[in-house]
Amino acid sequence: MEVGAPDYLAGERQTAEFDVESMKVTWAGSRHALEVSDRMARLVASDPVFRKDNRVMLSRKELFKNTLRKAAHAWKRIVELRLTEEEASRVRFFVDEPAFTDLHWGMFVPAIKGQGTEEQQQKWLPLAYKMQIIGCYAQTELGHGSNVQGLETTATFDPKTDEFIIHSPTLTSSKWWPGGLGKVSTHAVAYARLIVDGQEHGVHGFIVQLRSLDDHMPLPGITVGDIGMKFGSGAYNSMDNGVLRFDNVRIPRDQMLMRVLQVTREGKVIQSDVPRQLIYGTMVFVRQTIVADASCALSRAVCIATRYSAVRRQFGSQNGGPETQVIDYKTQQSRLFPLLASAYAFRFVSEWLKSLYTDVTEKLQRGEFSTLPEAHACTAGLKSITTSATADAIEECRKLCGGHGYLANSGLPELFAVYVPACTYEGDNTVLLLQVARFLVKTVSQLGSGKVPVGTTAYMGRARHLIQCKSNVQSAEDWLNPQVVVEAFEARSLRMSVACAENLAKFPNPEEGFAQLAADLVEAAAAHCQLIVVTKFFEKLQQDIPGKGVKKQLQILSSVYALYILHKHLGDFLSTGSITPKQGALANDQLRSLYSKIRPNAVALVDAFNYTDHYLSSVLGRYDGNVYPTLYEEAWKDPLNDSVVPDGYQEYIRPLLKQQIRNARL
Ligand SMILES: CCCCCCCCCC/C=C\CCC/C=C/C(=O)SCCNC(=O)CCNC(=O)[C@H](O)C(C)(C)COP(=O)(O)OP(=O)(O)OC[C@H]1O[C@@H](n2cnc3c(N)ncnc32)[C@H](O)[C@@H]1OP(=O)(O)O
Ligand SMILES: Cc1cc2nc3c(=O)[nH]c(=O)nc-3n(C[C@H](O)[C@H](O)[C@H](O)COP(=O)(O)OP(=O)(O)OC[C@H]3O[C@@H](n4cnc5c(N)ncnc54)[C@H](O)[C@@H]3O)c2cc1C
Repeated sequence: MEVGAPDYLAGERQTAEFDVESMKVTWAGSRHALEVSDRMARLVASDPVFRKDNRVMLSRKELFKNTLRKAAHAWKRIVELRLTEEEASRVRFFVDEPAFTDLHWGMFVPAIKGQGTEEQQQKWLPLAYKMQIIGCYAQTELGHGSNVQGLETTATFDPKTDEFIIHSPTLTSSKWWPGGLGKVSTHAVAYARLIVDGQEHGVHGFIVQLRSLDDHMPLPGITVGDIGMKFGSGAYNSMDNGVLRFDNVRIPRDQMLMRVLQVTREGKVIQSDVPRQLIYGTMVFVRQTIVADASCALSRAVCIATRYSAVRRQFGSQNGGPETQVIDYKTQQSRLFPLLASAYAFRFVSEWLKSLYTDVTEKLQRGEFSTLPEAHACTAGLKSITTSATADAIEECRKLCGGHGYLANSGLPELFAVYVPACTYEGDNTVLLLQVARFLVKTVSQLGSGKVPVGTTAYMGRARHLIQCKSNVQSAEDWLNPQVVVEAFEARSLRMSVACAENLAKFPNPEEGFAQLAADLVEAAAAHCQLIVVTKFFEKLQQDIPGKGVKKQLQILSSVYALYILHKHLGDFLSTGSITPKQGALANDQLRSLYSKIRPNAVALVDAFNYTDHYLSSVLGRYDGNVYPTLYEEAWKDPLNDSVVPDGYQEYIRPLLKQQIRNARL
């Protein structure tokens, strides 16, 4: 905020019962992370090249060129200022524009790191790190995305020349969707069916050069372009999602990523001791980062809706006094505060997921693979439930802002358009929950075998208790006890998984049973993932959390998150007998009283996200709350207002009006 500028939300900030600066540290993860983030946010906000308030007005070509300009400028600043990897990634975050660089750093580099041999990493990574080559992740095809085993692109080994021939045999085998592919990438990690000596060996990744490093023209045998405009204006259209066809393109044998499976000069296929599923490892990595992205997108929408709800007044004036702030309506609170609590919940579960991922990666380096299935289930499941909830929440925040939420300059329409594909990319959310369900059913089926479930399924080891326990909640206060809440969530989740397993057992063919029961399985998987989020929030509170009143606020938010989920899925809790209707009603009573506790802290709780006005890019979410004059000024900047009488008046409006006058005279 400018020095000396009026703060229309100052009164809201004064009622906060906790130290906002300390909460900023907790949200950022550490004082160091906050400092870096704050510095990079200001660096980006103060640089005119990174202006983004005009994005939705630009044509696709202008938008794309501007994105290239921003990406090049960001890279120049990163090099000039010798920014660390952490600082550079914060710069990209605050530039806040989907670009080919997301896929280069987020998928191409991790694919080589995760699936390449040491030698391959040494050859390719230095080039990628210096951006002397730019890469994308080309897996999905026109005909297949979810079903990776169904991909049709082939990579046939030619022992005569020691090369692979990469080929697109059908229209549906055209690569379709990869970000950065359409217009920018010089290279791709392309996924194709490996064929050696007429035998198929599954889908593997191959580094393929697509464009000349001299003039950017496609290499012989490569057909490549952009797939066209996507949902919304601005939004994801800054990304060149692409189409790619290979016509018998030859690449050297050593460009197959060979950590999982090697093809020798003689055409011998050697499976290493690394599990085949590591070929999917890049997706596991990105799914984990997408959970953190969910907390960012959600907190951004909630920040806008909360500040605006405190500024906006409707009805309720008494004796000529001010009208009621809409944030004081209980309905507004019951729609908004659970989303605020969800933003914090997703933040902490993403912190935990990152540590799980790091731990599993270290184990994989040591040749320990036992935790891989759990890492896959957690990343897939949490990616699914957090992105679905966030997409819904952004739209809810738009509605919470009434009519003004529908204006582009509220920031919410573009945020929704840019965010909503997260429910599809990196795995369709339903398909991913089915993966979690497989994992849960397998865990349940092994319960009798003496195999003790560990990690996030450890609670299933107490199946005997959880299958018949009764919640002893007797008052609304009892719902503030994390143990009580967790037990209700565990009972619900276990009972749903067990019911699925029992129903599955009735089918002679398990795959047929799985297909028939898919809708129930998805619900059981979501229940398990919600339990993880609730548990990790409570576990966060076991840590030392410094700062006056910070822990207290987080306790309130954790209860709000848990009881909101319970209220929303009350049917599950009741039908599984995990709680009684009376206990469900008490949970709702508690929720109401928690909303009242959040109310005086709401604006401070969103200030703790530490977002600059540049990052938020929302008139409604301005830090100073100076909404109306800004809305008014912004309206006049619209190109339609460049002239008082619009283009087209002479051709289309005037003849109409004249026509009416003639008719009236007749
Ligand atoms: C430093 C700067 C950083 C900047 C950071 C910026 C980051 C920004 C990132 C960018 C963000 C957004 C951009 C979006 C880009 C989007 C990219 C994409 O969308 S890429 C394409 C993604 N595609 C998918 O996700 C496809 C989904 N489908 C699948 O994952 C699979 O096909 C699947 C799992 C659905 C089925 O596979 P398959 O049929 O082969 O397997 P089975 O079902 O038979 O299972 C076999 C067995 O394997 C287990 N399994 C499956 N997947 C995995 C895995 N990933 N890991 C481990 N194990 C796995 C499965 O559970 C089975 O186990 P079993 O014990 O046999 O039951
Ligand atoms: C913005 C964006 C960026 C992308 N970037 C990339 C990229 O960089 N690289 C890349 O390789 N790909 C990329 N993709 C592709 C993306 O990964 C796929 O679109 C995604 O994995 C979903 O696959 P699909 O399109 O085949 O959906 P489908 O599988 O065809 O899904 C269609 C419907 O069928 C349902 N369905 C499918 N299978 C099942 C099942 N077994 N059981 C029940 N229901 C099922 C789904 O739930 C969905 O409702 C991107 C996609 C988008 C939208």
